[in-house]
Amino acid sequence: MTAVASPALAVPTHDFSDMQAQLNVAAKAAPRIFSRVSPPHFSQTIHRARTLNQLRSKNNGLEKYIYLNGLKERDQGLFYSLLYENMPEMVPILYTPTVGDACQNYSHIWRRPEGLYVSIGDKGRIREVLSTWPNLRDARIAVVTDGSRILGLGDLGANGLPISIGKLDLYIAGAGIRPLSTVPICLDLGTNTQKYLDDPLYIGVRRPRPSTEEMDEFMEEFMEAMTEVFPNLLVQFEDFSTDNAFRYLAKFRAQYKCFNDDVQGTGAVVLSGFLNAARLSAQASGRPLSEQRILFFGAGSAGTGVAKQLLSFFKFLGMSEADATKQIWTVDSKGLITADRKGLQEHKKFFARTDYEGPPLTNLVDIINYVKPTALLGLSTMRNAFSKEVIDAMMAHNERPIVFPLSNPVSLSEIDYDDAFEWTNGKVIFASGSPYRAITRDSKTFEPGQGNNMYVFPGIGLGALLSKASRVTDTMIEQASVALASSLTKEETAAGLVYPRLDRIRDISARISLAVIRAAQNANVDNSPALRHVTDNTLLAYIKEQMWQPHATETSNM
Ligand SMILES: NC(=O)C1=CN([C@@H]2O[C@H](COP(=O)(O)OP(=O)(O)OC[C@H]3O[C@@H](n4cnc5c(N)ncnc54)[C@H](O)[C@@H]3O)[C@@H](O)[C@H]2O)C=CC1
Ligand SMILES: CC(=O)C(=O)O
Ligand SMILES: [Mg+2]
Repeated sequence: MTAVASPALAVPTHDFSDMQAQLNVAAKAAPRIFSRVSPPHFSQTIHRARTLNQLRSKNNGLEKYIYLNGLKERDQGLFYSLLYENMPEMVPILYTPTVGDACQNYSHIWRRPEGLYVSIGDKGRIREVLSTWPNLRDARIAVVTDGSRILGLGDLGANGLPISIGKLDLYIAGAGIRPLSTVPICLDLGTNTQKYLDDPLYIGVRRPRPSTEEMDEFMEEFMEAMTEVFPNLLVQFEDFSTDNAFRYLAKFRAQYKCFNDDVQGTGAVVLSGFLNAARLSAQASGRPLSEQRILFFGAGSAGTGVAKQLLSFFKFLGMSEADATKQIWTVDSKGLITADRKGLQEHKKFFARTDYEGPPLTNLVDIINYVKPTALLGLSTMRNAFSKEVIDAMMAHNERPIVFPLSNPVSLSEIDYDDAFEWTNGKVIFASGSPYRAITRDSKTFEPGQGNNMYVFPGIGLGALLSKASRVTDTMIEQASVALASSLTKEETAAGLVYPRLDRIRDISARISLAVIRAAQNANVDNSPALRHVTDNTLLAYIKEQMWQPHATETSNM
């Protein structure tokens, strides 16, 4: 392929277990053929161990990513069953942080078509291009990126496809969506990153990004064509640059079944972790939720999405909008955002402070000393921005500060868990966008949380699909968040976790999905009337039954 010239392509259709079955039939008829192609004492159990062994023998994350990618092509059933059973080990390879390396190097490690590229040159015939997708009738969920802001790594152009693939792997493993139902899409619209334009191996179209007007025309045609070609599809927008993330969400959400993961998914997941963190901090301080003071370091699509989600929840608790807004401060690259700042971008205006009158506050320690936040949330892409001085300032005002460095991948995290732990003597209530290892002190284990939208989007998607929702409403997102917050087991609560453990993801996705279905029903956007008349327990069991099992016979309707 060139991904560009041949726009659409192709999910792996080879399933080694099917091949094995065929070979077994062949072996009965002609044993000598079988003995040549497969070891006579082949054992699936030993092969699983062998595969994990091969994976673990690779020296670095990117090698592991390439290995797993090859495994998915060779034996999809084995790939997903290993992923499902080894989430804490494999998710950091297929998703953040290693998927960031895979994206940055994608043109160099590319081996085969594995998603759908729609190019700017396809404008005027996007419907035709989408129709080349091999599994049209099965398609249920698409993750669509334009590669313009992949994690915190910037404009990676057509190299962004692995982020769509990684998110969909989480849908499959985490919510039991069938692989055939997923459509990873990268819109190949050019890139403004010169390094890629100069790279002879670059996989995308070699041109700068289009003007806003041209991009808007493209997106309108794209969304219309998507609905015609894939009538049952839910679209998850992923990693669009800030302005476009907000603009296309606002433009399309009332018309199409879609949501923006970075704005809404992140809002939901961080609200959930924050609620559990606020409960833990209240045990030390007695401070009620309504007195939390939240400082956002980074006010882009994710920071603003989270701030709006918190605001909406405070209002749900009965606070007035004015009172709730007063609990939130935002900071961008120019410092504390105040309403008197000239040329403030539209999305920053809502939380701009009107109650600060001094000279611009640009230093984070000064800002903390002024705001006295109980929670510091990083969505800035600024590696190590939460220095020892910053953490000392947080400790000066809090017995147990909430510190969430949420930027991805790890190389852009505002603070590492080790540092946060040491500098607070283990008092920090911590969650990060990318995973960190637990710390053991005096035989006690301290587990960092992972505040990543991966906890919610699989359940949001599953709930939207099962309820046949025509739209994704704010209440569906909010209820997903509340369901996640209340999904901690007694043991997880006792261990001081703010998010559940990842190996329970299917149970969590089922609970989130239940909450999303009920919210869709309450908003009258559902089209699955039978689900309205069953109890929550029955519905939960039904949701779990619908989940695709790796290696299982394909009976799911997803
Ligand atoms: N944990 C999670 O689930 C998610 C994490 N993210 C991460 O959040 C980060 C930001 O993503 P977006 O909001 O979409 O990006 P963005 O580009 O829209 O926003 C970045 C923000 O950081 C601010 N910033 C940049 N340099 C700064 C500095 N020196 N001091 C203070 N603020 C500074 C910018 O002014 C801007 O407001 C990325 O690393 C992304 O991977 C995004 C979505 C989900
Ligand atoms: C997690 C995610 O969606 C991001 O970092 O963009
Ligand atoms: Mg994202």
